[in-house]
Amino acid sequence: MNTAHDHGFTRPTDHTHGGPMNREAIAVGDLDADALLHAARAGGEPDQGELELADRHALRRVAGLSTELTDVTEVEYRALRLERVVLIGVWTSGTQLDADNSLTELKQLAETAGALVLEGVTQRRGKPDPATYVGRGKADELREIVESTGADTVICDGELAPGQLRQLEEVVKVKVVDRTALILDIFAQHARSREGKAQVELAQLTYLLPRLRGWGDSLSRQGGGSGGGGNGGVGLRGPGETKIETDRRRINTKMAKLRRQLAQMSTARDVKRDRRRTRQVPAVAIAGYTNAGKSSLLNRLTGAGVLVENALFATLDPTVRQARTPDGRAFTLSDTVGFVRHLPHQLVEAFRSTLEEVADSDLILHVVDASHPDPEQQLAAVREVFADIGAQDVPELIVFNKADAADPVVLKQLRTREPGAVEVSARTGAGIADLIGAVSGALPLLDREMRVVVPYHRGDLVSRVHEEGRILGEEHTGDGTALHAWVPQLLAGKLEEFAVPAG
Ligand SMILES: Nc1nc2c(ncn2[C@@H]2O[C@H](COP(=O)(O)OP(=O)(O)OP(=O)(O)O)[C@@H](O)[C@H]2O)c(=O)[nH]1
Ligand SMILES: [Mg+2]
Repeated sequence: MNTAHDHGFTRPTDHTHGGPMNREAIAVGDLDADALLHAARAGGEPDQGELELADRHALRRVAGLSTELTDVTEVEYRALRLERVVLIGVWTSGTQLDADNSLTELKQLAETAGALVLEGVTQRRGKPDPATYVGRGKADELREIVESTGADTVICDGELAPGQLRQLEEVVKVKVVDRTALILDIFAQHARSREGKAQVELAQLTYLLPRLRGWGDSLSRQGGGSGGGGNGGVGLRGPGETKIETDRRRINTKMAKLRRQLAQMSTARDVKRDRRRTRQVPAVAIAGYTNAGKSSLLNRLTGAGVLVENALFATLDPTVRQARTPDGRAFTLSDTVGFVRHLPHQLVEAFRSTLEEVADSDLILHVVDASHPDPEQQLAAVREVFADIGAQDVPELIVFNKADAADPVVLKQLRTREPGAVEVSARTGAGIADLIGAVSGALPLLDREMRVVVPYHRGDLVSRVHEEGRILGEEHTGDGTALHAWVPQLLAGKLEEFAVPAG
């Protein structure tokens, strides 16, 4: 059944230490109440979430469904925190190093979800086994590893068919989850805003729907993970089909409701975005692979106290900050959810409206972690998502971050490959001045220099000049407020009638 391609397990080094304890957590900036409120307001959503790190780790996902159904989702999506896991990857193409990198990323994902990684193994095969993902013989070996390490969960590095999950569970006798479920779990733990939570829940239900099974024929159904046996039988089969049908109907109803809610929320956001549009303040989106340093960069550029964490998907809710070029032109800078290789399509769908903000921006700062073992693969994975969300035509400025930690040889290769890129370190501040220069150069020149005398009864216009423009001179005269300023085009139109000649 599994002969030619089974070359045995390899055990990459560096998958066994670490765990929930060693994650680095720093919230940059002032953490006083004012700052929190400010952050919440400027972010546009009533979420103070980005800064509430301790709170986040204490959170437990609430499925928010009816009592009966809560059971189903709770079992399927029980938070992986504090679970003891063994990782398994099937390596079908590429080099051993690629396979190891992939498993290292799976380890980071597992740790971000709160699991303790006990062991990581890969198997080389032409393709995953249709029944048990790894070959049957290897599945038996995997059970031995599970037993000897005392693991209660196996995480597979891919998206498995519902049947594969079940059959592998039957062999290894503990709960088996795949990479997609793991990523969904992290998103569920990290989502804070109402919209973020609804998006994640929709993605989870989409994932869950084809995986509903009757009670009793699988270990994961029994809420255990450590239990044995589980081969069904009359007394153990539980409510069976009827229950599944009811669950399925409820899930569909719940999904329809979530879609309606999300549609309403995205309309509200479009309105906000339109307002920004009509003000003609260019929008710059910071995007890139998860953990590349996007939030660090936003903090470095604007002093925003956004949560920075050495964990994957620290940021889920977009944060928008006002910023100015050195010559005073206003623009918005937004931080958003990070991408990952094979981002589950359920998530891309659910987060589409959030991701479309990236597609809708005037400039993308594509942040790449230059100290990562394989920055080029990250770059390619992110561009794939750009194409998926219709952002491929937005001007892109590549930012190689973590230059302080990167290998100079790798940096040199990257420089050759992406000649227009800027190298920075959000940590040390190196290269930030160059980056600011590059951003100003790439931003559309929308502002106009104006001299006006605004009558005193049009204080509203004066405030707008203060808010949206850059004042070069201001004086109170007999006829009104004399202003010399750079202002966005739209406001310039409104000021036209009060224009006065220079001098
Ligand atoms: N050495 C070094 N580390 C950095 C630099 N910038 C960020 N980091 C670290 O990289 C980790 C991730 O930083 P974040 O800013 O949270 O990354 P992110 O891209 O916002 O990540 P997500 O929101 O999780 O997608 C943190 O541990 C940072 O301290 C840098 O220039 N040099
Ligand atoms: Mg972030």
